[in-house]
This record gives sequence, C-alpha cells and structure tokens, in this order.
Amino acid sequence: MPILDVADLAKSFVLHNRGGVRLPVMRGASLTVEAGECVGLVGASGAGKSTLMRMIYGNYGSDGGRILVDGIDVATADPRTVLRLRREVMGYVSQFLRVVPRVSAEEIVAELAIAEGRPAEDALAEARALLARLNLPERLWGLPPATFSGGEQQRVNVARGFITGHRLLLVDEPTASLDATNREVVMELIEEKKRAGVAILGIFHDEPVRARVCDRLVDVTGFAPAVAA
Ligand SMILES: Nc1ncnc2c1ncn2[C@@H]1O[C@H](COP(=O)(O)OP(=O)(O)OP(=O)(O)O)[C@@H](O)[C@H]1O
Repeated sequence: MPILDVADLAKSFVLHNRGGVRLPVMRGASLTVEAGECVGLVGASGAGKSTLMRMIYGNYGSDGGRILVDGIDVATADPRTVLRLRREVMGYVSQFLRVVPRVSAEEIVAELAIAEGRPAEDALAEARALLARLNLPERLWGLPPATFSGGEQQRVNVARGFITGHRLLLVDEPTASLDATNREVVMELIEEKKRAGVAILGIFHDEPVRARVCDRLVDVTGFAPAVAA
C-alpha cells in the first residue's frame, strides 16, 4: 500500500470578496507515493503544486476525491485525526520558517522530535548535529532565528522538518535560497530519508536537484479543470 494515495481530487476556491465566485483550480488529481520514493510535482507557475500539497497536509479542504495518508482519508478526516497524522505520519517542510519569539534555533529544530516522544537531550543533540551539517554557525544555535538571514532560517526549517521519524514528507522548495554547499547537504538528507523508507512528495524548481532526488515527476498541469473537461 502506498503511504500517500491521492485519487480524483477536485478543488475550487470561493472568492468571498468577489461575491462568492467559484474558481476551479483542480480536477481529477491522482498520484501515489511509495515508501522510499521521491515524487516531484512539476507544472507552470500557478498550475496548483502548492495547493495540492496544502490539501494533502489538511490545510485546504477539497471538493471531491480522496487523500489517503497511511490509509486514512485526510479529505474527510476530522481535525483531531489530521493533527494525529501530522504528529505521527506526515511532515511538511515549507520554504519559510514560522518564527516563534524567544525560542532558540536548536529548540525549534528539536521540538517535533520531542513531540514524537524522544528524550529532550537526545533531540537537542540531534538538532545540533543537523544544524552543524547544514553549516549553521554554532554561535546562532542558541538564538531565536527572527534576525537570521533567509538562507539561515531556511536551514533551521529544513533541520526541523528532517529530524522527525515521519514516514511521509511534503517538501516545498527546500533548497530555494541555499548556496551550492548547503543544497548538496539537503539533497543528501533527502537521499538518506529515501534509504530509510520515507516517502517524499516535493516541489523543486531547481532542475539539477529534481533530476538527482526525484524517482518520478507528476505534472499537475494535467489536473487543470480545462484539460480534464
Ligand atoms: N487561497 C487562494 N484563494 C484563491 N485562489 C488561490 C488561492 N491559493 C491559490 N490560488 C490560485 O490557485 C492556483 C494555483 O496556485 P498554486 O500556488 O497552487 O500554484 P503553484 O503551481 O504552486 O505555483 P508557483 O509555482 O508559482 O508556486 C493559482 O491560480 C492561484 O491564483
């Protein structure tokens, strides 16, 4: 059974500030991701890549179809079940870090591992190891990331997303503002996850990154309502 199994998913946005106009953005979206596999979402800007990821993570509702994560349908699950899936099964690594005031970089990274039940000292040790691998200067580990550069914040976010034992990772542009050295580290982290049997669905604008880490590509342009009609 694939860890992620999306079938016949439909989505339209209702524009409340435009008198409730419905804007269909997706129809018949279907894809699967197996353990140990990385699938890349491609398609022109505005084709719906991020929207599809947000529906899978349960941030956006859908108008029809199913999103099975570890056999449970996110499209119809109650919020409590979605929260459990996020804690136990699926992680989301966005491009941007949500900065929490006064919480240090290493604590932000360790947080999800602690939530999974890992002892705090172990989680902090692994957080530091990941930050070191991602070349974040040690003097920054104990500071809140609010004043960090874009690339430094992104590396904290990648460490936070990759520390978990999640079996499904949704990654949205994890290398967007990184230099070549750190891009290489992120690609290695993805390859390690795949070897550990983690299923990954990603958006990678960087073609060489995509070519190296993705086993398959899914073009979301094929899910546009006009094409499917
Ligand atoms: N909250 C929203 N309300 C209304 N329309 C939206 C909303 N979010 C996205 N859209 C529309 O849905 C379509 C798909 O957007 P989405 O961000 O998923 O595209 P994308 O493929 O990820 O693009 P990019 O590569 O530029 O990030 C676009 O036409 C966008 O304008």
